[in-house]
Amino acid sequence: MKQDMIVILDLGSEQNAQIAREVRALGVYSEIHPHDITAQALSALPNVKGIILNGGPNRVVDGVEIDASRAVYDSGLPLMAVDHKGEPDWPADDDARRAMLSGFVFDLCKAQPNWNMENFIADQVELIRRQIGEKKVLLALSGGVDSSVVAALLIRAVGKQLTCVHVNHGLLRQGEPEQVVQVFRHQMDANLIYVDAVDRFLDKLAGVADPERKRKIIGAEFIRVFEEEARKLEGIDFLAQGTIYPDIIESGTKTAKAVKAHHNVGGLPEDLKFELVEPLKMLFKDEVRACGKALGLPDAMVYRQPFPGPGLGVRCLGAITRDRLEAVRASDAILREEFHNAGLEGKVWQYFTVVPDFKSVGVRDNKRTFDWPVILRAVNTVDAMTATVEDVPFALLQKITARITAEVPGVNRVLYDLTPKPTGTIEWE
Ligand SMILES: Nc1ncnc2c1ncn2[C@@H]1O[C@H](COP(=O)(O)OP(=O)(O)OP(=O)(O)O)[C@@H](O)[C@H]1O
Repeated sequence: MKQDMIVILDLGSEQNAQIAREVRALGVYSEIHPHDITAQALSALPNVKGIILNGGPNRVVDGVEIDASRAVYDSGLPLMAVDHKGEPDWPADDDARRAMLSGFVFDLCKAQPNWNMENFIADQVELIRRQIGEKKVLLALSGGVDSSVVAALLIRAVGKQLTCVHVNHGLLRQGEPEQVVQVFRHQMDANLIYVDAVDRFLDKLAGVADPERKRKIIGAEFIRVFEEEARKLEGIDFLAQGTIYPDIIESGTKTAKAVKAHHNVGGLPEDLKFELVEPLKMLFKDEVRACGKALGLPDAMVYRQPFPGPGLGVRCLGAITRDRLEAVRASDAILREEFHNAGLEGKVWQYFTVVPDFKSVGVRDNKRTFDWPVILRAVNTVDAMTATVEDVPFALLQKITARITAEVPGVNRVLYDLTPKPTGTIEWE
């Protein structure tokens, strides 16, 4: 790593990630480390130019106020401490914060603003080549942002030493499996194994109505399919994963409250343990997207809206049937197309359709129908903890309704979910 770095020490603040992002926004790389970092760990970090002691409400642990280790004060590096009696001492105003950070980072620490995607990619390519050498690496490629960007980075670094496995479990959105094949096999010339596991997943899920059981079955079956593919391959030493910085921050530093185990391909059996390659583990989501764009991935992949791990399976409510699953997929495609045409893509955080497992009476061509409703959902959120409902123009809702009832077989009604979170969650299952 050639870039200068500012270290943020977590002294119980809830704003570590935000400060790290704000420093990076100034063009200077930053990392968050625990408050009791050792002299050895600190000196192992490359090009550290200064340290921010970021205190906050969690600074008192078991009745004792925590402090940075001696090593930090002895390091001789410029320090900035930002809390006062356990209260964070940051200016609330964005410009004032930026001015304060910029004064510290540039005037005091003399850091160079050389954090950018070109340098990041060049560094990672070098590190990946050093780690992998002539050996082989495997990646489960969902087509989602994180694993796609990892794939693109590894293709740049080690080309055909990478094998990607894409599992089509039948729960992906319209066009997604095709896009994975098109982009990675045809455009990027990658080794891609495409596994058609649609029947396998849907057979396993038949008759299962409980959402938790559905999720478990999908997760377990995914591990099984991936494991089978991995066993067919010879001489693989490494497994690449799309771990990103929030996964690591959320799994907890010493004072962080929230602990969320990230759920990448961790469930593989003991004899299939690989050494991990995680080139994005220091990037925030927007940086992952910028990296993907710089590596030439299409916008549709890089700016894709969040999608649940179990895919459309949790939007086909209750026990999944193939025809109702197709109704979810087709209506979702129409909703996305109409939001795109209306310029709402990228403006609304997440939008999708849900098909419940009940029917209602309707009428079509003077005949009685008994068909499913489609529920539309469009929400905005900053942190996914709370969400508000998008104020979609009524004319657009009418247009989407007309298209779905005309084009999607088995559907005779369209509803718009007006519920914010709380009380509704973003997804229905
Ligand atoms: N259908 C699939 N085919 C291959 N790999 C998959 C598939 N679904 C999930 N994975 C693997 O499991 C990881 C975690 O999946 P999850 O659905 O939780 O997405 P994520 O953490 O948002 O990552 P991504 O953005 O890559 O989808 C993915 O990064 C990918 O490596």
